[in-house]
Order: sequence, then structure tokens, then C-alpha cells
Amino acid sequence: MFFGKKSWDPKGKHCYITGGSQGLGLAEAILLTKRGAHVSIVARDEKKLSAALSELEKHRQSPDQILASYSFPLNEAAASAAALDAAAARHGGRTPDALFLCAGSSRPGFFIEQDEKSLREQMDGVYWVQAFTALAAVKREVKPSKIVFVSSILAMFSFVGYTPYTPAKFAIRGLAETLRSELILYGVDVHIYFPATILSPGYEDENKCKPQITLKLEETDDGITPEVSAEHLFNGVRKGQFHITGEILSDLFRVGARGASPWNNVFMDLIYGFIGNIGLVIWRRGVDSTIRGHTEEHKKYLADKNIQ
Ligand SMILES: NC(=O)C1=CN([C@@H]2O[C@H](COP(=O)(O)OP(=O)(O)OC[C@H]3O[C@@H](n4cnc5c(N)ncnc54)[C@H](OP(=O)(O)O)[C@@H]3O)[C@@H](O)[C@H]2O)C=CC1
Ligand SMILES: CCCCCCCCCCCCCCCC(=O)[C@@H](N)CO
Repeated sequence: MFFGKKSWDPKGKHCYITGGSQGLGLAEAILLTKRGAHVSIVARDEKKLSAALSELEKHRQSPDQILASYSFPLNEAAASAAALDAAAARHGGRTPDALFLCAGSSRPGFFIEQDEKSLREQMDGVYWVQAFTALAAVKREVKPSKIVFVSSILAMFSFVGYTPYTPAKFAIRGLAETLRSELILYGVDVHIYFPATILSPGYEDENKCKPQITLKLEETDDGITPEVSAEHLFNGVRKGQFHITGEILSDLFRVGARGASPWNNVFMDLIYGFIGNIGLVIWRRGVDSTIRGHTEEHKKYLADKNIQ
């Protein structure tokens, strides 16, 4: 029980998980399978999906649980609606109870090196890949009871190297903020998760193109496994939190950037706010000065690449 509200139990519910073939999405799918939910996972790569589905089978709690996978490119609106229809069809056409929108990708790099294509691709692969599923779900006659977005702690602050990615994660925050309000009209709960580093396959990929200075600034964050991250996300949803973090450092940023969004805990949020007001200023000044100290190396990097 949290503030008189019964905590959410996924047992017997249909949970629809985008990005469910690896990383956070797969870990969340396993967690929900273990808790007795019917689980549908969606991603593009069929091989990874079938490996993930075999993994889910190992955690099945009862023969009645429906575990299924679907391959669709969710950065497209029609495919996002078709994926949802396919998953609903296995449940007699009923809309899934809870949507966990974990799909996403990250291609960091300096702004000066971006072009129209690279910037639009990140908007597709980070924002639209979640927004189109939410749109398709809300248009269904029967609405889901929950929509859970996965943004990033980089929607609370940002730094060098994230211009292709951060704006799209901020956009997810803007969408969730608006939908939390608008979907009160239909009794749909909206949640949004702001993870810091998750040690996933996607994280290994993004590090291949991540600028050195960005890697250096992230050194203070050791990262958490997809399994731990999935627990944080689930606990936040279970407790009915709107802004979900799960890590204390992230709570400092959450409270610092909260605006008029709902609080999580009056007492703790006041403490985080107090620490953050001092700590975040000191930390950000340190970040700025590290970047300043990187100026000469950056000039050399640009010269080597023949960039003006
Ligand atoms: N890893 C990190 O440090 C952080 C991650 N996040 C966010 O958390 C979420 C999960 O991250 P992580 O576990 O690292 O992710 P991964 O990159 O490891 O996995 C991404 C999943 O999303 C699927 N996916 C990606 N694009 C599409 C698409 N266009 N259509 C359908 N499916 C797609 C992938 O499958 P396939 O490619 O086969 O389609 C895969 O299943 C993402 O939204 C990410 O932005 C936030 C903060 C930190
Ligand atoms: C008192 C205050 C101290 C503050 C210390 C803060 C440490 C900074 C950690 C930076 C973490 C960056 C995570 C990026 C996650 C993400 O979304 C990407 N992996 C996706 O590309």
C-alpha cells in the first residue's frame, strides 16, 4: 500500500514490451513473466526476438501464461499500430493492460559532425519509436490501463556529445507530461523512467561512437545491470510514481528539474532538493571546467578530421 493506493500487480495482466529482445526491455519482460504476467515483446531483429522468447519460456510460472514475440519497425506509425493489433489479436482483440515502451537507441557525437539525416534518425529512433505506440494505443476503443515511457536521466540535464539524443528524450518527457494530464480523461496511468547508465548491448554500441570527453564525464557513473534497472522501473510503476528514477543521484536531478510534475515523497524530495541545490551547482561547474580543459584536444580532433 502506498498512500492508501493499492500497489500494482502484473499477475494475469497482458504486458506489452517494446525493445523486449535485449537490455532493459528483455530484463523487464523476464521480471514480469516471473510475476505471472502475459508478456508480448516487440523489436525488429527476429533472431534476437526468438532467443529472447526462449529466455522468457524458462521463467514461465503457469501453462496459461501467453508469451509471444513480434517483429515490427516501431519508428513507423503504421507498423506501431500493426504490432499492437497483432499482440491484441492473441488476446481476443483486447488491448494490452500495460505498455512498457523500452525501445530506443543512442548515437552520440559532436553537434558539428551531425547532419539532417543523423539528427532525424535519432528523433525517429528515440522519440517516435515510443510516441507512435502510445498514439496507436490511445486510439484503440479500449485504452490500456498503463503507459510507461523510458526516457533517460539526460532529460533532466545534459552535456557535450548528446545533441542527437537528448532532445528526443526531452520530447518523450514532454509527451508523458502532457499525456499524464490528458489521459486522466480515460483513466490511463502514465509513468516515465529516467535511467542513468545501463550496462546493456545498446550501451556497448553507443560507446563505439561516443566522444572521449563524453566518456570521461560519465566515468563517475558505474552503471547498473539491465536486471537492476528493470527492478527500479517496476518498483516505480508498482508504487504509482510518475517520474521514476531508482537511483539517489538521479533523484537529485529529478527533483532539480521537476517543475510542477508530481512529487514522489514529500520528505525525501525536500532533502534531495536541498542537497541538489548545492551539489549539482558544484558538479556542473566541474563539468564545465573539464570541458574547457579539453579545448586543445578538441581542436586537434577537428583538424585531424578536416572539420572547420
Ligand atoms: N543503456 C543506457 O545506458 C541507457 C538507456 N536508456 C534507454 O533505455 C531503453 C533501453 O535501453 P537499452 O537496454 O540500452 O537498449 P538496447 O539498445 O540494448 O536494446 C534496444 C531494444 O529496442 C529495440 N529497438 C530499437 N529500435 C527499434 C525500432 N525502431 N523498432 C523496434 N524495436 C527497436 C531493439 O531491437 P532491434 O534493434 O532488433 O529492433 C532492442 O530490443 C532505451 O530507450 C534507451 O534509450 C536510457 C538511459 C541510459
Ligand atoms: C552531487 C551531484 C553529483 C552528480 C554526479 C553525476 C554523474 C553524471 C553521470 C552521467 C550519466 C550519463 C548517463 C547517460 C545515460 C544515457 O541515456 C546514455 N547512456 C544513452 O546514450
